[in-house]
Amino acid sequence: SSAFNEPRSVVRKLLARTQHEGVGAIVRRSIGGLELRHFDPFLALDEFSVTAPAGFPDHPHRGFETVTYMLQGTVRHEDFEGHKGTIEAGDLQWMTAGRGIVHSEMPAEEGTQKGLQLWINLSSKHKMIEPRYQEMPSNDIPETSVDGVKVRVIAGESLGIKSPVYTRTPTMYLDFTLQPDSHLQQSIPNNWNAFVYVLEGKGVFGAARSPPVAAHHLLLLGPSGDGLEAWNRSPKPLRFVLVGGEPLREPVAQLGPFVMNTEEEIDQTVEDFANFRNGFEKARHWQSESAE
Ligand SMILES: Nc1ccc(F)c(C(=O)c2c[nH]c3ncc(Cl)cc23)c1F
Ligand SMILES: [Fe+3]
Repeated sequence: SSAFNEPRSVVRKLLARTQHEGVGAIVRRSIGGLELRHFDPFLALDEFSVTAPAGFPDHPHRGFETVTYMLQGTVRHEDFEGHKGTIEAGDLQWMTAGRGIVHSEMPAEEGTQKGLQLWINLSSKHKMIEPRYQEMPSNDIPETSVDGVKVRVIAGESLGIKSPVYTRTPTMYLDFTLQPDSHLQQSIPNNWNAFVYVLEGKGVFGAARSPPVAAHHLLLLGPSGDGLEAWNRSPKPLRFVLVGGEPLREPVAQLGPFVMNTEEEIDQTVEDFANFRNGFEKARHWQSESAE
């Protein structure tokens, strides 16, 4: 592993505020909201909370990937190809929408389902690839603990373990839990954009004397330095995700769940979806069971 001399600094802190999404669902949208439209290659980070009968009924995606990581409860997903299943607490669904997916994502049990959904942009050369899924049950997600620091490696590598997830847009996605009085140094590839999103507890990030940061806050890390340095100086566990990705440096043209490079490609996408073409063929006669 590379030497860790200088931590990246925290250049911006955002509180993710709640907003409505889907039908009756609540999301705390940090990236993708009005304050931070994009953070290349990331298009959105939603901390979602949904209780039946609310949910995310039939909707399309084109041109990017959705990474759903369940924190509590279960979401049932099904798509227009007949691919269906459940994502339980701790499970991961890495969906490469590519040229087109139409699916629904609905609560699968009583109570409140919570999780994170990260949207990762695809490069222009990959926007129209065949859709594909990489799905991992919680037990298959590599996990290890060292000196009070536990990591679950969703993508990339940390503390000597690696995830098998293939990241078409090079990405790291690490779920850390720091016990009180523990300390972390995690390297981040040079020139990758990286952020922290705090889930539970309070943590100190970047400089040792920084004020603690609480849950639902997004911290953008600066470009220079070797990686993230974090401390838990509180009496309770600190849980956060560290996400990093190689910037695509391409123009972004977005209309909700359609993300291309030009307005013309967005117009074409709207046409394709309306006329069931170029990857949306199966949407013509499909409705999810939840819609019936
Ligand atoms: N209408 C509309 C339009 C576009 C969408 F992407 C969605 C949507 O599905 C979600 C947006 N955030 C999310 N977080 C978690 C989950 Cl499981 C789903 C979503 C949606 F519902
Ligand atoms: Fe979706």
